[in-house]
Amino acid sequence: MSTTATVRVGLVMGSDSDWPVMEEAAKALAEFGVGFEADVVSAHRMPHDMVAWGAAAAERGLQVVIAGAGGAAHLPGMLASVTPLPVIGVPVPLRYLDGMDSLLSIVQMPAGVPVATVSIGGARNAGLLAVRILAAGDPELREKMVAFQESLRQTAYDKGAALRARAGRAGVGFGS
Ligand SMILES: Nc1c(C(=O)O)ncn1[C@@H]1O[C@H](COP(=O)(O)O)[C@@H](O)[C@H]1O
Repeated sequence: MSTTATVRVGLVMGSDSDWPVMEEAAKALAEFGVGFEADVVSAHRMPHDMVAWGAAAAERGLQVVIAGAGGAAHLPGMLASVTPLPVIGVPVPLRYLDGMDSLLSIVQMPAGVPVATVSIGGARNAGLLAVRILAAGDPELREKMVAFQESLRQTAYDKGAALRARAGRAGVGFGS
């Protein structure tokens, strides 16, 4: 998965062990042709580099940050405190506590420092949310998002048709 588009999204995570989860955000961005960079940035293990990365992100041309981390996941909140960019936090589930630790570390931000937190392991939605944020000021990207939403609707129609057939009972039936 590579992209030659202008880099607009910074996709960072506390460790390379988060990549199997975070890759879904990368895939969603690539689907929409949104350029991104991916890297390991850790608030706990490289605090000064983390602050430097966050402080420079907007000036480097990034427009949205997606930050994923597991366990005591302070990365998204700390990045949000040093950048004016929108930050989307992804709670990464680890072996213990099922990601609840990460979710609660990310979601309960103090007033004034927002992080848009997606579900545990919800990296695909983080990618899609980043696309929506960018699409608000980008008509071409917005058209792609509308087409994507239309495909979701068609998928739901198809599921309904399959279910009605399996159940052997006609329902109301939506769509074509
Ligand atoms: N939560 C954080 C932060 C941070 O928030 O700064 N840095 C690393 N980590 C997390 O530690 C977990 C284990 O990392 P390792 O697999 O490298 O031991 C990862 O899920 C990472 O996101």
